[in-house]
Amino acid sequence: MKILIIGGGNMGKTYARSLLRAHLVRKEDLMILVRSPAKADTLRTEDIGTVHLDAEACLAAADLIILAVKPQDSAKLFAALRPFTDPQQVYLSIMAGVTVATIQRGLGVEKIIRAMPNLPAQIGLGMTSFTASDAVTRIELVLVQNLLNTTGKAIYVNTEHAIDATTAISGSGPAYVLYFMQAMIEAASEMGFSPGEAELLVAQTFRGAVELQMKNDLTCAEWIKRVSSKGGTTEAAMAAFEQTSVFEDIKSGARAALARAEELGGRGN
Ligand SMILES: NC(=O)C1=CN([C@@H]2O[C@H](COP(=O)(O)OP(=O)(O)OC[C@H]3O[C@@H](n4cnc5c(N)ncnc54)[C@H](O)[C@@H]3O)[C@@H](O)[C@H]2O)C=CC1
Ligand SMILES: O=C(O)[C@@H]1CCC=N1
Repeated sequence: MKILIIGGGNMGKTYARSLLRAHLVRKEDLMILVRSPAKADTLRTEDIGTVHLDAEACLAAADLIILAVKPQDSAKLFAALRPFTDPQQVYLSIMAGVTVATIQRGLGVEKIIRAMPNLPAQIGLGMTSFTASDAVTRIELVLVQNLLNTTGKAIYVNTEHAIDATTAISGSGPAYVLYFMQAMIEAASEMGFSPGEAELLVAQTFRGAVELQMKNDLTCAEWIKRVSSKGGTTEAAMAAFEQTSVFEDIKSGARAALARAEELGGRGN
């Protein structure tokens, strides 16, 4: 099977590396289509497949095409690809917001899988949701699921709303977590730790809390109770959080991301 990745940015490169690492594709069967000659030169030095600058030279040879450009670049990309598409090809889009119907219309093909991964895919700890158009066969779906699994965990969802919601939770989510970490690192620095110490304290705390939560059945609220001694420091911190709207604010940030995903797909107000 020949795979073409379109877009050699963060996510395009992540997929190229993951697929090669997992031996799901041979280097000679992996192509990357990029826009700028400078990017093509850099990618060639990375040796992660054949690099192309022209759709005509590579699209027809591909069985599976991964669309990894920004949503804002999709319309132009569809127009450039459309003359060379083939209805037998499967297209896997990771573009935020852009719907299956829009991709079908833009490319004139029916077999579309829409997925929403996240950046930890780079280190095999990604979270992806995916859904597919009716034209995608079971075998094709399993094949793509295997491919997504090389980047972490993947779940099939039934609706495109779930893909947009995934974008708002796990797609953009790493940024929310890092924002929280940034605030704690700043607090640690203000309390006298060196930047390196502050980062270690905070990163190891996040890792420990996440591992605890994932390896046990307790809810977040139950774990918070276990950290909180009666009349102690955690209670003081939690009481201070409760005086603010930080909990609701995090939820409203996620809702803003969902609204933006819908807007990018042309469904916003
Ligand atoms: N960065 C993230 O954490 C995540 C991104 N995504 C989605 O993945 C997609 C790509 O995101 P990133 O890799 O972060 O963006 P990026 O900006 O790093 O990479 C996109 C690349 O596509 C190239 N490009 C644009 N038009 C092109 C064309 N016509 N032909 C070939 N190349 C073209 C750009 O030059 C750029 O190098 C976006 O649609 C985004 O919504 C999804 C989940 C997570
Ligand atoms: O910010 C974005 O639009 C993309 C989608 C999810 C993460 N990055």
